[in-house]
Formats: sequence, structure tokens, C-alpha cells
Amino acid sequence: MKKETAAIVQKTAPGHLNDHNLVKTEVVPGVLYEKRPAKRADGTVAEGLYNAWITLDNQKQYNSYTTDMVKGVIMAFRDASNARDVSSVVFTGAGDKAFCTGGNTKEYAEYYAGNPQEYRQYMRLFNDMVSAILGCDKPVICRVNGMRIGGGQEIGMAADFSVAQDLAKFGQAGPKHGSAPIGGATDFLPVMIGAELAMVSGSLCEPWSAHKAYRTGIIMDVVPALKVDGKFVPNPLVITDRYLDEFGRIIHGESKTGAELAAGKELLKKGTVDLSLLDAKVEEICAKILHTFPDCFTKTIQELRKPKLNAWNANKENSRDWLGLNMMTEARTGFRAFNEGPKDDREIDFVALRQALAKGAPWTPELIESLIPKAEG
Ligand SMILES: CC(C)(COP(=O)(O)OP(=O)(O)OC[C@H]1O[C@@H](n2cnc3c(N)ncnc32)[C@H](O)[C@@H]1OP(=O)(O)O)[C@@H](O)C(=O)NCCC(=O)NCCSC(=O)C1=CCCCC1=O
Repeated sequence: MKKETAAIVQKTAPGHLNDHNLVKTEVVPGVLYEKRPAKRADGTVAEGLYNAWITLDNQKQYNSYTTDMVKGVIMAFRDASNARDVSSVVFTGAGDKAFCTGGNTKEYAEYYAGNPQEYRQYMRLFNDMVSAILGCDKPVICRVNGMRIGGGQEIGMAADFSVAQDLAKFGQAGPKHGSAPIGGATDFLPVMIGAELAMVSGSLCEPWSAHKAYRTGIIMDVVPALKVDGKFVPNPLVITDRYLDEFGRIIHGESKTGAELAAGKELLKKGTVDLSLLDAKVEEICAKILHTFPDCFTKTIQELRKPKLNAWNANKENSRDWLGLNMMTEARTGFRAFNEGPKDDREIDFVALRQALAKGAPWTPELIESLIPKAEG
């Protein structure tokens, strides 16, 4: 800071600052909160200024969030939003496998299944988590360290900027596991990528590569993460060197097939994951933000958030009610199937369910039980 500015600050800033902080470094088990020194564009530390890092840390379950973790995320965002010395918020997951794969399916299956009034209360917290991100007074950068699936994709899309390591995958899981992606995806996707692609991404549950998420506008940038023989290489499972096939269809970011895919898998096995380029990109975005007027920046993002926010606000209460009741039927069945089914068979027999419903069968516990895959023997 220039001497002249420092002298004015000394004269005018209050001698005592009220502490509005709510959280400690580990907000709750599974949510970490850390203030890291903010850096200028030239890499030097901007003394007294920070970026708040909020990290989901439940790696064994792909950083899925439990009820307590949802509370922790709300508190962490509230804190970062209030902190006078925080410039940007970085929202990420621990490790290199997953940013977040959504609600905790074990908790869904073992506690919420068949308990709609409890899930409705949970959804109050979930809705508040999404609103806390969209209402944060600081810009939110989602550092996509790995898969962003289901509710993970929804809280990620609530962020202002997303940058991903290129092995990450993006998409929804609800219609396969017994939910509808109405925790933000159905609101944000049409605004972000248009109605047709939103339909595909939101409903078919086919994960998209990071390159496809980048190409379609779900994320702002993508960086390589795989190092083979000391050199970064692009995701070897995905087409990154061609844009069109022989018929003019876009293939950039689509999965490789056949021998090309097999070779890609071999290369993947040889490599190690290194997220240093992701971190550099996140720092670069934070530095760009640091070099702007704080209030003008906040006002700008508040306005630019409106299409997402308006859609979210219009639907979130109805969505909460519907999701609560759905815990009696499809969620009760689908999340139990994912939780209890054998590793290679965790989805229900959708055709059998549709056939039963076509004959007017009611949702009895016996019907549900009959649809859940069981281990052999
Ligand atoms: C496709 C997957 C994300 C990844 O598949 P794969 O790479 O094959 O890994 P897995 O072996 O499946 O997973 C590794 C271990 O992590 C556990 N895991 C993964 N995701 C979750 C989760 N969400 N909750 C709890 N545990 C999870 C998995 O069981 C493995 O552990 P194990 O001990 O069994 O080896 C795939 O994992 C997947 O589909 N996951 C579930 C995604 C999902 O259904 N999420 C919930 C969607 S619904 C949601 O989030 C909602 C939000 C608010 C609004 C309402 C709503 O529904």
C-alpha cells in the first residue's frame, strides 16, 4: 500500500473491528475453510487480502455432501461473503477424483428413503446452500478438481466461474437414481447452454467430458491434469485434436472409441494426476478479480447472476415439495438400489417398473423390494 493511503487508513479505519466470522478452519467434519493470501497478477502477495477456499472433504464418498456438510457449506459461504479482507471464493473438493457427486446416497437410502417430511427439511438446507452461493457478496470460482455429478454439478453451476482439470466429468444422475435434477440444474442449464443441450445433459444422465462442458459453455476453461513422462497430455480418453467428423458433426470432447480408446486407457494408466495447472488457472482468475473495483465487481456479478437466480427462485420451493414426496416412491427405490445393490448392478429394472405402473400397480413396499437388485447367492 502507498504511504499516503496507509496514513489515511490509519486515521479513518475503526480501532476495533467487530468479528462477524462464524466458522473455524474445519467448519464441520467434511467442510474445510481456509483464507489463502491473495496474489497480484505478477504473483506477489497482496498483504492483508485473501481468497477464501471452501473445500468439500469426503473423499471416500466422492465428496458427496451429508446433511451436516450442507450446513457447513452454508456457514462457510456466509463467512466468506462477510469477510472484509476476502476478494474471491474458491469452491472445490479434496483430492483429484471428485469435486462432488451430490447428495450422500447412503444417507438418502438409510435415512431419508420413505421419510418425506425429513427430506423436505433437508431440502430447506440444500436450497439455502444453493442460495448462499448465488447470494455470496464475493465472486465464486468453482475449482473442478474431478467429477461434478448430480447435486455436485448443481452447486458447481451456482458458482460464477468454473475451471476444470480435463479428466473431470460433468452431468446429472437423478433420473437413473430416483431423483429429478431440480436442485438447480433444470434452472441453470437452459440459461447456460440453451434448451436443447440442457435437455440432453439434464435428463439422459450421460456424463460429459470436461472438454464438452467447456465447448458447450458449462465451464469457462479447462486445463490438462495428466502427466506422462513429465509432460502434460490432454485427457487421452477424449477426442481433443479434431473438431468435426467426416459428416460435419462436432466430435471435439466426445469419447474415443475402439482401438483409440484402448490406447487412451493405457496412457491414462501410465500417467499421474497433477493439479498444478488447475491451481495456476484459479490464481490467475482470482488475480484478475483482485485488480478491479470491489463494489463495481460485486454489482456486476449480482446482475449477471440474475437469469440463474430468477429461475432458481421461481422454482425452488415447489421443487422442495416435489422432492420430499418423491422420497416415498422413486427416490426410495433408486437410492436404495444404488446403496444396496452389488457394485456392478446398482440401478433398478426400469422396464419392469414401467410395466408394473402400466398395469396400475401401486407403490407398495413389496414392489419396491422386488425392483432393488440383490447380490447373487
Ligand atoms: C457415476 C459416479 C459418480 C462415479 O462412478 P464410479 O467412478 O464407478 O465410482 P463409484 O465406485 O460409484 O464411487 C466411488 C465410491 O464413492 C461412493 N459414492 C459416489 N458417489 C456417492 C454419493 N453421491 N454418495 C455417497 N457415496 C458415493 C460410491 O458408493 C463408492 O464407494 P464404495 O464404498 O461403494 O466403493 C457414481 O458414484 C454415482 O453415480 N454416484 C451417485 C451419484 C448420485 O446419485 N448422486 C445423488 C444425485 S441426487 C442429488 O444430488 C440431489 C441434490 C439435491 C436435490 C435433490 C437431489 O436428488
